[in-house]
Amino acid sequence: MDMRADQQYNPYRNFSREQWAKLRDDTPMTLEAGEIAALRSMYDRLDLREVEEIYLPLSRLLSIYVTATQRLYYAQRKFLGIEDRKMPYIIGVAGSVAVGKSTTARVLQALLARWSPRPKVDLVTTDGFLYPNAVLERDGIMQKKGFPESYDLPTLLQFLSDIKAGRNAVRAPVYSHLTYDVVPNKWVEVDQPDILIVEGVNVLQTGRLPRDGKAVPVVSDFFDFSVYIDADEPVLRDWYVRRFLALRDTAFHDPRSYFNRYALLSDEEATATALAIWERTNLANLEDNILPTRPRATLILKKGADHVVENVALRRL
Ligand SMILES: Nc1ncnc2c1ncn2[C@@H]1O[C@H](COP(=O)(O)OP(=O)(O)O)[C@@H](O)[C@H]1O
Ligand SMILES: CC(C)(COP(=O)(O)O)[C@@H](O)C(=O)NCCC(=O)O
Repeated sequence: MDMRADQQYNPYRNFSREQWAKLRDDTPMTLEAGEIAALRSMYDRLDLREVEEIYLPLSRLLSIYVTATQRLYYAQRKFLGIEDRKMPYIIGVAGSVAVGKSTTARVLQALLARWSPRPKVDLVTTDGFLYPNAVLERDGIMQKKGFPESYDLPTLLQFLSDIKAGRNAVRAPVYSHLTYDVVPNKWVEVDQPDILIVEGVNVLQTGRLPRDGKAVPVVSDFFDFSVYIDADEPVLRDWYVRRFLALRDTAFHDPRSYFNRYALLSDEEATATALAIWERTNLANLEDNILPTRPRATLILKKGADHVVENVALRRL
């Protein structure tokens, strides 16, 4: 069949920032300027306007999706004639290192938690499921931190399965950016949330499919909705380097910082170090393992060089 390019099915509807902003409709603003500033990560841009024009329409969309999913869930229970507990709604937040995933995840958590009636909204980051540095060093993959092989995927899948099964007090390990390692004997407890946000570079990855036909779950099997935060590579590299320079002047001065040895580097030296880490680890990971997952997201938020979202793409149902 002759399929002309303009006839090809596009799984996404695309919106300019202005078109998307109108979809806020009458969703009320529930955050104050001070609260927004507290949600922002270093070198991210998040202000009242960004929340109003990008995140309130998304909050409205999510409230519609959550309600519809709950209805479907209850309908299935009715069909099966079973009594079951509530099913947590799980949202994945994916994208490159330094794109601002943590800020987006925190602002979503804050907005969704203020819906009425107030849902319990928890947030976990997948860095807690990285193997400890001792294991990465033993396996010679310390420079592949963030790559699929650096994560304890079975433990992450078990965690998500426990949450979906409605277990209480499910524990997730915790990562420290300061020590650059998983924190021994420390966990966050996730206790039957209505909504769970799972943020990390790897959340839309599928892994290799087995030939024996056995079902192998992937992280996104547990997601009801996913957001991919996107920006062009030169922009990401610039943000990564700027953040590295800012951390050099702040966090790296802490003697416990893994990067303490970089605290006294000149601007030129620090820039060269950041660029080397970017190229060797984060860019390679972006190209090989993160960008290929973008077409799986429910929603893509594309940021411009000034950190603000310029375009939005929503997957058709
Ligand atoms: N070496 C570091 N020391 C302290 N904080 C860091 C360091 N590297 C990253 N961070 C912080 O960790 C968080 C997660 O960063 P990252 O994984 O790059 O994701 P994103 O920028 O998409 O949120 C950010 O808030 C960032 O500012
Ligand atoms: C810890 C990370 C892999 C991010 O993990 P995530 O929370 O996305 O699972 C990343 O922040 C990181 O440290 N990358 C390694 C290279 C670097 O130091 O930038």
